[in-house]
Amino acid sequence: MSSSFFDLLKMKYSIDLNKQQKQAVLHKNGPAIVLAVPGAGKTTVLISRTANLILNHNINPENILSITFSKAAARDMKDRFSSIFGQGIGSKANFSTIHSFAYSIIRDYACIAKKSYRLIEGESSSTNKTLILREIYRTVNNSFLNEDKLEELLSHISYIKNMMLKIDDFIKANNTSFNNFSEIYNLYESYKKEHNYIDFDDMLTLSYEILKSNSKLLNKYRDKYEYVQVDEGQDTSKIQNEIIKAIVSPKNNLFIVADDDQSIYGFRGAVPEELLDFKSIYPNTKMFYMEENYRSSKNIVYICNEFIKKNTSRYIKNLITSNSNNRPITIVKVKDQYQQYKYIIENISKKQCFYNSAILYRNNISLIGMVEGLIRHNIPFYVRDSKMSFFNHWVLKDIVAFLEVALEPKNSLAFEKIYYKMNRYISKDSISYVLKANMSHSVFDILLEYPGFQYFQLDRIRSLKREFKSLSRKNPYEGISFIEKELEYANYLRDNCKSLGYSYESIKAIISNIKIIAKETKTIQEFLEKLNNMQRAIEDSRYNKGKNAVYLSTIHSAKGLEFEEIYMIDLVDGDFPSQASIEAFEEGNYKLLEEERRLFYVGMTRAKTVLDIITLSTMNNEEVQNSRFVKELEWIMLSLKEIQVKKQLVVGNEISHSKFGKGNIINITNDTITIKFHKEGKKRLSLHSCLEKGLLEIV
Ligand SMILES: Nc1ncnc2c1ncn2[C@@H]1O[C@H](COP(=O)(O)OP(=O)(O)OP(=O)(O)O)[C@@H](O)[C@H]1O
Repeated sequence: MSSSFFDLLKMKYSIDLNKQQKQAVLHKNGPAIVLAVPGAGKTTVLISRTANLILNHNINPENILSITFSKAAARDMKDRFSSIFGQGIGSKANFSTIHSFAYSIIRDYACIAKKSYRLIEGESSSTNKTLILREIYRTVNNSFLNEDKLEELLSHISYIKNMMLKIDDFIKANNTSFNNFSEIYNLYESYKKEHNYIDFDDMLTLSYEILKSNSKLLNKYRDKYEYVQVDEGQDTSKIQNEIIKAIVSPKNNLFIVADDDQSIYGFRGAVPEELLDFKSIYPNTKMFYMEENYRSSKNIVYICNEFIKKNTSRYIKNLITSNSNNRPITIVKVKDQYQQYKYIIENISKKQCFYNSAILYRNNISLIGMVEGLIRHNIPFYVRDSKMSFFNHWVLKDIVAFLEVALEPKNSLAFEKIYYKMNRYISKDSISYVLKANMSHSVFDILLEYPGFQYFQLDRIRSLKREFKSLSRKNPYEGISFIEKELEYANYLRDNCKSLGYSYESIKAIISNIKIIAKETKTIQEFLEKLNNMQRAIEDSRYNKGKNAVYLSTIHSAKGLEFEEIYMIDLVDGDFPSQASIEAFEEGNYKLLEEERRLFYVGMTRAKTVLDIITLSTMNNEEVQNSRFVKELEWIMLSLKEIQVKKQLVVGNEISHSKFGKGNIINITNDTITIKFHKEGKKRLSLHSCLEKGLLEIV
């Protein structure tokens, strides 16, 4: 029976499942976990097992629930399933995200309990989550909630809900610098409760509460979903695991496919530790391993495997492949971002098929400079997360305000944004005086009339006036450097970033990208127009989805995807791995750094044949360190080379050294090679250092 099933799969799918995949596909009852490496065909196995249950065990497709990580993955899986097994069965099979499954529980309950809940996610609604949070933040903190802080607030709330924490426990365990976080959190929770509002996180907590308190409903779901499958099991959160546990009990027909090495959502409450603990949660679990990678070339697979092995908290797996060697991973070391973009653009523009290439980065800010280059070279691109907070970032707004004052010194509103950010001791009272004045003169002339200033302060204002005059004559790029240094904005940023909740590295990256946009512009006006055009181009890139366009994405959002060529950019220590993970590691907590490594690994394993790892030595003209992960890769690659070269070294054979000329090998140990050179005589050399510097050549 099973062999004809696999023949059918082979015929329809054109994929011949391997032995490990077949074993997993044939699993029927009880808990099972499939631990797989990247590119091992997890999705393929999940779809095939669904078919096996339906076709060979007569399970009604409606009784199988497959939980995917994203809506796109659910759609993709349903499409793939329908294309093989037909629309009939396909339309009945349930592929759903955990959120939409949870929402169906809430809707069922609401109907029974005659309650109504309103979802407050999405920008279209007049009452949406962000508006409510902004209002609460304004009331509590008496200030405006900027985009970055909003992200942080959302992430904290989501983490608490996903980890099933009490607010006090969260505060104790996480040293958050967010102003009055618990007050904001409590107000948000009670506001929602009062109005029967729910957000995405509440879908999970509320559906879990419903299942716990309503046994009739719980049994209905248990009976309905006889078989539950979970894709990307490494990124399910605590609350999600609890919902799944409740539904599958007592039969525990739960089939999870996962790669703990690809768990990258710890900050949102993903708990890969539960995967490691799966057997104690579900006794009699059957374990399946899928270690063959079908995606990447041998060179990439070997290095990725060595790289991820450094993590301590993981299931030990061995990444192997039958794919052949291709171009080795290339580590590209360039001076700055300009050279980085030049390198990528030169490589990409040689090709006709842009859709085969993806540019991946740790932080969204990295796409700004890259997009600037792609636009200038008319290379079509698609940006995965086109909603960019960069264009509303306060640092950009500050820079624009400086330039606006230079352009029009009567612009008191722009001056109000920056007067205290340049270390000129201008008091709040004097600014109130300016704002009340009739703006027929420049802000500086009005300040010079302010009665509260002493002689030396007036002198400072006069020199500030001259400085802004000088700024107005500079091109935007030089102007921004002038703002940073002469107007001391960089000092303000350095001194205040921590208290504002930012790392200096992240601020440096923002300034650096603003300067990249400014670089090719001649006037302030042109710079401001370019900013608008770029914002529009990034938003409009959504129309290039699925077309012949280069794919730009954060690594988080590239999970599950594959491309012929991958360029990983901005690989600088402090950015990737993040500064927070490095600091935690130095204090003895390695968890964050291990997650950063997994993220790096996810990025690398998206590549089929070309993987270029690009690192910089300066950013915004300041020296930066290559990412420690890049250094490790170099080390791994060197060791690999050493192994390969050692295999070719034979005592007695001739060898050539770039400094000492030719000679014969007389001895080889683990780390040294002794050569009798024809001219220089006998020398004992470090094999490692010779290979690192590329000094030896086998004749
Ligand atoms: N038995 C097989 N023979 C040939 N190709 C296969 C086989 N199984 C899977 N593949 C191919 O390997 C590639 C990776 O498969 P898939 O995307 O399902 O892997 P994955 O395990 O979900 O990867 P990741 O976790 O890295 O996203 C796909 O192009 C798929 O078609």
